[in-house]
Amino acid sequence: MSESHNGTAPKLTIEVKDLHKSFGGQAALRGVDLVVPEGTTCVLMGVSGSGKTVLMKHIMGLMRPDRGVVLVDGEEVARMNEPALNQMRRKLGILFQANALFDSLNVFDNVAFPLRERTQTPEDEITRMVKQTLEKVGLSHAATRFPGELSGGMQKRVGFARATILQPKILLYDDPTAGLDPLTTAAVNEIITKGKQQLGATSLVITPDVASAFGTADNLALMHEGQVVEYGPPDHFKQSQHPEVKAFLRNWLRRRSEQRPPPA
Ligand SMILES: Nc1ncnc2c1ncn2[C@@H]1O[C@H](COP(=O)(O)OP(=O)(O)OP(=O)(O)O)[C@@H](O)[C@H]1O
Repeated sequence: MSESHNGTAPKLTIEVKDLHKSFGGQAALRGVDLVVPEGTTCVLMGVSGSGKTVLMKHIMGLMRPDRGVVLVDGEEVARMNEPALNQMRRKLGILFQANALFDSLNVFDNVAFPLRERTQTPEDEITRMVKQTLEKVGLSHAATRFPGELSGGMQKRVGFARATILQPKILLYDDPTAGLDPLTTAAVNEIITKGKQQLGATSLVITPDVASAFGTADNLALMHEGQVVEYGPPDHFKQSQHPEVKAFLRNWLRRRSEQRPPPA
């Protein structure tokens, strides 16, 4: 493990302190505070437009804050130059809504891509690593298939294999279960939990799927109008008296009962 700039042991945490960001005078983040401790999974929830993706983009170094700091692994993201940013991003496994698999590459080559692109790993070692990773996600049999020939859930698993082949210590997921059926959603949630167990990764997950959130999170954070208004483990959250949490959960329960088919 390397040492961070201040000489202390690196902390594989994500820390966000008083983060502000506006676009054309419109505040998107209004003083976000959030800590995702090492090896834990935090699920970020909140209605559309509450600032979840903007926060995630600051963590990835894709946006610069107007005020406040984001520390990844103890280092301030906004102070990193391009090489440092690239190095920081190697610690991140990023799994977004669209899997962004390469349609023209088979499963094996998709998963091998980060190793070939970012490392000098010899081909025989790449073969060993990809085979091992595909085995972990239950896709050994699909190595020669192309993304177009896979189900949505299998594509997600390939995306996960590719995002984790460099053994990232921090995993970022943006809406990983979007558009998936309940069975595949359960498989993706298992993948998220596995990411924590197999890699010991620190994970931040954005999802509108509250049931998944309660199943996978060590801590939940609710964003409302550019701030984290509640944070804590699922039990704390369920019992929260915060008006925004109560409204959010009430809404979710209402939508869920509307979506259920009427009894026969
Ligand atoms: N690049 C940008 N330029 C201008 N405004 C932006 C930009 N990115 C985000 N915003 C605004 O910032 C606010 C927060 O957006 P953000 O995408 O973080 O919401 P969100 O909580 O992720 O929503 P959703 O759940 O719909 O993805 C919104 O009002 C959005 O219009």
